[in-house]
Amino acid sequence: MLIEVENLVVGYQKTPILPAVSFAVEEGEVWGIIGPNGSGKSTLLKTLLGLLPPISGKVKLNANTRLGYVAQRHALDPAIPSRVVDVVTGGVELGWSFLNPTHILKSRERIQSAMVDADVLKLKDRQFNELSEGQKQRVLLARALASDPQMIVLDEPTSAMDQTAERQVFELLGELRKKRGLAVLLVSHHLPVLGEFATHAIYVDSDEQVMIPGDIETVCHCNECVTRYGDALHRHRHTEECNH
Ligand SMILES: Nc1ncnc2c1ncn2[C@@H]1O[C@H](COP(=O)(O)OP(=O)(O)OP(=O)(O)O)[C@@H](O)[C@H]1O
Repeated sequence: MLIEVENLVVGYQKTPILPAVSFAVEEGEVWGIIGPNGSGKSTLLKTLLGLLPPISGKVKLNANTRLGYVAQRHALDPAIPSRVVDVVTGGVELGWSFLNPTHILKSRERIQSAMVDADVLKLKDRQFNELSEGQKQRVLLARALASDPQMIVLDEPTSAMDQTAERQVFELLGELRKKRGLAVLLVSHHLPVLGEFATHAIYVDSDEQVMIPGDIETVCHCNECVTRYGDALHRHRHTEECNH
């Protein structure tokens, strides 16, 4: 178990916005948080990451769990010109820790392997702000991978992307899951693609006051989700089958 959530209630200034939720994320699982705009997806994510205090309940992290976080892209100040390599390393000059050469070597190896795995090595000297949305997302993924996490948390990684770029991001996450045994937790608005790649989901809707966690089939077929999105998962799978 990487993260265990027990009767967690999220909200602001002591006021809950959603009912309590309990779930646990295991190694190699892909969890999608889905729901309408303003329903509480980012609030749940921030609470899981410890950026917001829970109103009540618990978020238990395994003591050895290393988390990587990819914030929404607009969280990066576009006015700051940065090379890709500086975004990945956080602009940290590795030379400062010259007293510990093993540490430098390991950091360099980790950064190199993160850039290879996220397929951004060839972009390393480009300006971050000049990249496409898909390329930017891969760079931010490399930055999160540089800390060698067991679980990666992404807030709307595919917003502002067309369907092809979105699919590529999900495929890359799928490869990382296989190669690194990485667990993934992400916010997404696109149920069909999520349904194809995720193993689990949490349906969040503050208007209806529901928070439904479970395996992807169960969540996508719950009444609340079908009422909101229709049977998008089933329709998508049917189309895929017809195309093959
Ligand atoms: N700092 C804050 N203080 C008080 N309320 C907030 C704060 N941030 C967000 N909210 C409110 O909490 C609710 C959930 O917002 P949240 O950003 O979690 O939704 P979301 O599902 O991530 O939305 P979107 O899909 O549009 O990104 C909204 O009603 C929002 O106005």
